[in-house]
Amino acid sequence: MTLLSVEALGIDFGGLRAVNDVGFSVSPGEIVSVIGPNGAGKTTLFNMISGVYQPQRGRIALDGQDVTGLAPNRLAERGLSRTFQNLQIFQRMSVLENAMTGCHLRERGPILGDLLSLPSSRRRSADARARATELLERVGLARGAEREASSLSYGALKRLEIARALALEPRILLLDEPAAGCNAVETEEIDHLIAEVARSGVAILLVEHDMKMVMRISQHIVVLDRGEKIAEGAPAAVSRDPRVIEAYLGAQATEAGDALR
Ligand SMILES: Nc1ncnc2c1ncn2[C@@H]1O[C@H](COP(=O)(O)OP(=O)(O)OP(=O)(O)O)[C@@H](O)[C@H]1O
Repeated sequence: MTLLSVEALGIDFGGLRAVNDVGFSVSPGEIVSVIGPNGAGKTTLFNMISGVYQPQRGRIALDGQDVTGLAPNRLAERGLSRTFQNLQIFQRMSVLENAMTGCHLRERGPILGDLLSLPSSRRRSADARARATELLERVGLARGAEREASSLSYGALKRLEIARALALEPRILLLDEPAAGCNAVETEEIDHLIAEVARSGVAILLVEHDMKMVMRISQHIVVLDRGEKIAEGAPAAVSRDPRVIEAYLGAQATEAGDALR
């Protein structure tokens, strides 16, 4: 069963074919990673799928329904949410409040009701707090939820960002470099979290430079080079694929050595 289907997607920036004719699919509960050397088009592909960029070519479908070019909030309503490479956390707010912002996005009510503090909006707020607490438990941040977010370690902030994306109750979660800047322990915690989310039935689409992590947790890998898909398949097959090795060797010999060993 396919949840997300990407067909012949493409976009140019001036004369540059940043992404061209890229297609793949993701099933519920599956972890699919997009890899490729720097400038391969991974982030651009993500931005098209999550509605940040309008594709110039191709089609994106969620559950068989065409969602090409829909704005991020419309996609979120249909069950697609994402995190960003650069943290989008409100550092001066508490951990709990950060998680609650995700819940409020989902449970939008009339602003007037909130301003007048009507019983319905107070109830919504209590629901959001309970839901946010559950999410923090899930990502291992329930203890000290009243702390200011700025006091968290980098890895914990990354998990908080995932909690906030989960508040939208997505069916597919796009993670843009969730382990970037994390140490080995933090990366492993994020690893486990992603695997747990996938086990709950949420599809995961991942862009990540940490190849060890990608090889460990992905069921399927899509490889881009210079905007084109050059390979896809199971981790073991992809890491042996001569085109993939060459793409990495052409880009960065050391990265290739690390990545594909
Ligand atoms: N907004 C933009 N305007 C013009 N060119 C862009 C824009 N965004 C990306 N590009 C170009 O498109 C190509 C693909 O970039 P993209 O950031 O998608 O690659 P990437 O695989 O995510 O790279 P990295 O691993 O370094 O993050 C690059 O040549 C980049 O310079």
